[in-house]
Amino acid sequence: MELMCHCSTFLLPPETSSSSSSSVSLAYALVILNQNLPKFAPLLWDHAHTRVCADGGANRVYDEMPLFFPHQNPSHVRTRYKPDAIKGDMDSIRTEVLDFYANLGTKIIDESQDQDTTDLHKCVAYIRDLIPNTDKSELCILAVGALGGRFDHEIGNINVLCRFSNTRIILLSDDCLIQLLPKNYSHKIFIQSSVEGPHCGLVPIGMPSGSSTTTGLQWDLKDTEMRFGGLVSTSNIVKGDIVTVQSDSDLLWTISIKKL
Ligand SMILES: Nc1ncnc2c1ncn2[C@@H]1O[C@H](COP(=O)(O)OP(=O)(O)OP(=O)(O)O)[C@@H](O)[C@H]1O
Ligand SMILES: Cc1ncc(C[n+]2csc(CCO)c2C)c(N)n1
Repeated sequence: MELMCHCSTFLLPPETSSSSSSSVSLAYALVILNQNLPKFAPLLWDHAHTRVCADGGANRVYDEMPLFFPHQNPSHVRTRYKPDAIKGDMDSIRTEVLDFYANLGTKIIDESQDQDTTDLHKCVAYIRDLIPNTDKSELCILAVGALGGRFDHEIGNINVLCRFSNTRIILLSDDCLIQLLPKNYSHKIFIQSSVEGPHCGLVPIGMPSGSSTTTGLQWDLKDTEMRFGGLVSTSNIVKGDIVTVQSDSDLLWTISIKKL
């Protein structure tokens, strides 16, 4: 079975992330959703080659990026942190924000006619279409502001992981991250213990999983069945630098992010 490696080096400063022990080399794209920016937003911005705001996410970049740099002129900060694109149904972005970024050359994509997919879905589809097919396996989309808010939005965001299960997407808040571990791969997760862990979880999504096996956790699964209404692995603990996971179903992997 093919191996898929994972490593949260995007949470490390650029100089340390490139010398990480894992051999995962990915091209990051950042999606900013409409919630408070996490404290590591400027760091993720620097790691990413493409930055897209989902509708009201643009208000957050406009209002909150200058707060990370209190000694700098807010309009200089806003010019430096210019999104490549703003996409969504445009019912949350303020006109002054839209005009500001449109004048700087940000691409504005109004899809107000589509009321059946979320703004995150629209942004993921946009980013996937930018990348040539040959490079799609190296793409990793980081979505900030995805968790810890309205439960319908959180579930909608998790549903995007399932709808684009062959794309690496990581949902982030200040407190944790969530990603999908697709079946048909064996997964090797390199834990960045300076910034993440030890609390973690593995949860089947959409259907029961007949058999999951892990190493590196306090409560390892050994050919274990998981289902909602039965056993799911929450409040688990990472024990070492590497966690391995193999399952006959897609699983959600979540790990806490440390408060520095
Ligand atoms: N409270 C929240 N919790 C989690 N994700 C959120 C939250 N608010 C917004 N998002 C994410 O940010 C995206 C853009 O947010 P925005 O408020 O512009 O969406 P919206 O479509 O106007 O939402 P709605 O009309 O349902 O309030 C959403 O599609 C969602 O993915
Ligand atoms: C069955 C069903 N439930 C809810 C919505 C509403 N909805 C889902 S995504 C979206 C866009 C949000 O920016 C909206 C309004 C729908 N269309 N179909």
